[in-house]
Amino acid sequence: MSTFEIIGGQPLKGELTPQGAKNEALQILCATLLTEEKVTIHNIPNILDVNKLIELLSNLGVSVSQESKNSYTFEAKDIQLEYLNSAEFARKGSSLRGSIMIIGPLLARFGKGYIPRPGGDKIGRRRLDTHFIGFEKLGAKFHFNPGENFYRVEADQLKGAYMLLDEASVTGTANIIMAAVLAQGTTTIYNAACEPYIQQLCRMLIRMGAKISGIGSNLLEIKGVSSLTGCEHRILPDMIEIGSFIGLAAMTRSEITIKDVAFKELGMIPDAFRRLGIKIELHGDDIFIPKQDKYQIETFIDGSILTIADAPWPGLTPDLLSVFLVVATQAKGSVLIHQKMFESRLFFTDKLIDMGAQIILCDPHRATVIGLNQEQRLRATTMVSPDIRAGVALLIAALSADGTSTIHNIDQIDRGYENIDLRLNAIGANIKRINL
Ligand SMILES: CC(=O)N[C@H]1[C@@H](OP(=O)(O)OP(=O)(O)OC[C@H]2O[C@@H](n3ccc(=O)[nH]c3=O)[C@H](O)[C@@H]2O)O[C@H](CO)[C@@H](O)[C@@H]1O
Ligand SMILES: C=C(OP(=O)(O)O)C(=O)O
Repeated sequence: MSTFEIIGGQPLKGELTPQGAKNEALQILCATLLTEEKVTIHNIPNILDVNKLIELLSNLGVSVSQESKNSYTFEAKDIQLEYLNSAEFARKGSSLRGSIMIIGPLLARFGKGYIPRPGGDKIGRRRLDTHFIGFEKLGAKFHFNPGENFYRVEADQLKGAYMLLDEASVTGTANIIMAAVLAQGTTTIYNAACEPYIQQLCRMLIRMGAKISGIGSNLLEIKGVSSLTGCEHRILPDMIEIGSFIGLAAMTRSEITIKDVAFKELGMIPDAFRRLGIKIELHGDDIFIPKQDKYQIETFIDGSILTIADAPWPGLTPDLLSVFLVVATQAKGSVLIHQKMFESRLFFTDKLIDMGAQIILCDPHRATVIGLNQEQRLRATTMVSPDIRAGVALLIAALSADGTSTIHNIDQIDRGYENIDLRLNAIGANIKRINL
C-alpha cells in the first residue's frame, strides 16, 4: 500500500488537462465484447480500475493492442468462456465495480455471463438487482449462490421486452442496454439512467450498428440487431476529475485552467460550485478558475441554508459530494451536504474535523458544514483514504493545510486519478509518493 506525503499551504498555478472518464471507460471497454471486429478507443485513462478491466478482457481472450499512450484496439474474436470458471477470474473479477458490465455483452453474444460479486468503493450497500431483473425480463435464467458469491445468467436467445427499472442504476442500465442491442425484437427501458457515460455508450453502440433511440432521456428504445461491427470511439473528459480540480483551485486559493472540459456535458456541476461562491469562467472549452481569497456560499432565495444533494442525472453526481464538502470547509457561510444515494460516504468527515474543519455529521447521509472563511487554515495530519472520492477530498484538504500531511492507502486514489501526484506537482504542488 502506497502513501502520499503532502506539504500543503502553497497556491498552485497553471493548466491541468482532465483524463478520460473512468466510469465511461469501464462501460466502453465492456462493449468491445459485443463484436468480433476491431474496436479502437481513444482517451482511455491510465488508472488502476481501467487497467484491471483491460487485463480481465485480455485474460478472456480479447486481443488488446496499445496504439499510443491512451489509445487501444480490442478484438474480441476468440473469447475463452472457460476462463469464467477459473479461480483467477473469481479473484480478478471481484476487484472492481466495472467488471459487472461484462455480463450483458457476454450474455447477448454467447448466451451466458458469470461474475463474482464485484468490488469497487465500500461506500454502503451496492445491490445489483436492477441488472439481473433486467436480464430476466429479456428472458435469461438467473442463478445466485450466496455460498460461492457468484452471479450467473444464461439464455439461448434474448427477447426484447418492456421494463421499468426499479432504480436508475448507472451500471445496471449500461449492462441491460448491452444485452438488449443483440436481443430479438424491441426493448424499452423506462427509468433508465442517462449520465453522459450512458449517452456515450449508446452513441458508440449506434456506430457499431445498434438501433437505439431516446438517448439522454430516461426512456430508451432498442431494436435488436443480429450482429455489431467494429468502430472508433473517444472517451469524454472525466467530469468528476474536472469537478475535483475546480474544488482544488478554490480551496488552495489557486489560479487554474482546466483544458478541454467538454463543458456542455458537465450538467449542473459548474453551477453547484458557483453556488458555493466559486468563480468559474469559460474560455472557449477551457474552465478558468481565478485566484480567490474568499468565496461565499449562497443561501436559498428564502434565506435558508443551501443544500447540495445528489440525484440521478441530470441531477448532481454523488461522486462529487465529498469534494463539495471539503471545499465548503473554507467558504464563508454554511451548507448542508446531503448524500442520498450512499450511506457510508461521509464518514471521512471525521478526518476533516481533526484538521480543524467545522462539520456536524448529522447522520450517515447528511453533514452540515460551517465554513472557516479562509480565516483559519486546516491543520496537517495523517489519514487513510477510505474510498476514491474521499481520498481526493482529503488530498485537497492536505494541499490547503499548513504543514506536512500523510495519506495512506492511496491505491484508492490511483483507482480513479491518473498520476495525480505528478500532474499536481507540475503546477506547484508538493506531493511525494512513497511506495511501501
Ligand atoms: C463504475 C461506475 O460507473 N460507478 C458509478 C455508478 O455505480 P453503480 O452503477 O454501481 O451505482 P447505481 O447507479 O447502481 O446506484 C448507486 C447507489 O444509488 C442508489 N440509487 C440509485 C439510483 C436511484 O435512482 N436511487 C438510488 O438510491 C443505489 O441504490 C445505490 O446505492 O453510479 C454511481 C451513481 O451515480 C456512481 O457513484 C459510481 O461512481
Ligand atoms: C464510486 C465510484 O466508483 P466505483 O463504482 O467504481 O466504486 C466512483 O467513481 O466514485
